[in-house]
Amino acid sequence: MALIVQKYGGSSVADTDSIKRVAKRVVETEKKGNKVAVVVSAMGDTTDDLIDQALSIDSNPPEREMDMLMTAGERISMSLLAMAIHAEGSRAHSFTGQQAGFFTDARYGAAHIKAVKPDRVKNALALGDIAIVAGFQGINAKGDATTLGRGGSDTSAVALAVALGADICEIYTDVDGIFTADPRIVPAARRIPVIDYDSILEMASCGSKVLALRCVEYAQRFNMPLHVRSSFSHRPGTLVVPEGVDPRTLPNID
Ligand SMILES: Nc1ncnc2c1ncn2[C@@H]1O[C@H](COP(=O)(O)OP(=O)(O)O)[C@@H](O)[C@H]1O
Ligand SMILES: N[C@@H](CC(=O)OP(=O)(O)O)C(=O)O
Repeated sequence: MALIVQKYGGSSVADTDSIKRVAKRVVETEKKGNKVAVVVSAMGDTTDDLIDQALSIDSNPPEREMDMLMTAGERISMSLLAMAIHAEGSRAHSFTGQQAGFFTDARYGAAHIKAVKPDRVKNALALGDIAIVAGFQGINAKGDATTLGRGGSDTSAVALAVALGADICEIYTDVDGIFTADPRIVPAARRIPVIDYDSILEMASCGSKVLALRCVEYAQRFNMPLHVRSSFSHRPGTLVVPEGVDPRTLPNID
């Protein structure tokens, strides 16, 4: 039995039909005999919409209130996904960043993770539940909600995978993995089947926005393998593996 962390980005949970589709995929992974913890982003453009709403009210909103607002997006998707999994006949339990034990520094809007103590997530998994965690958020020493910076759910997923001792962190998106260039802009771009952390970091520093830079650095520091793949297909994606690891030994790659 493997312990798998799956992260679904906003493009994979854009509407309620997509959330139902993701729920099926999560349950499918569980039914194969794995323990599954899921990190979820806000639905579609929710985060941008929340920012626009805030700015239409106050052109210079307090940072604390902005973070309070932005964490709401992931809370909507985590609870809807838990319901969709329940409707599929499996048990799921959702957790905010705070409930999942994500402790950060005080930098609102760009907080850094200081520690992850996912006791409640571990308990849920031990009881046989699927754990759903709101990405992109944590709590500071004052007990206030913080956000990790745009695209921060990737980092949440890797940090959770490390804290749980997961076998792999799967990052689900709307393309079949990491390509030599953005496949939406460069149709001739080729999927990269296996890559190392340094090469991804190089791509990210050259402007490729496929994975958040901090997420890759975190994965490299803790040798956490990543599988970037599409939530819309079962085609193989891109495996990001530590040196010396045979990618064929990783779980759930078919
Ligand atoms: N080198 C690349 N390989 C794959 N996708 C890329 C690359 N560079 C940019 N992208 C873009 O990244 C998008 C996925 O990122 P994003 O929209 O943030 O997804 P999510 O909502 O899943 O977090 C893809 O639709 C693709 O257009
Ligand atoms: N919802 C946040 C966090 C995030 O990581 O989203 P996504 O996984 O959709 O890039 C954002 O839009 O920045």
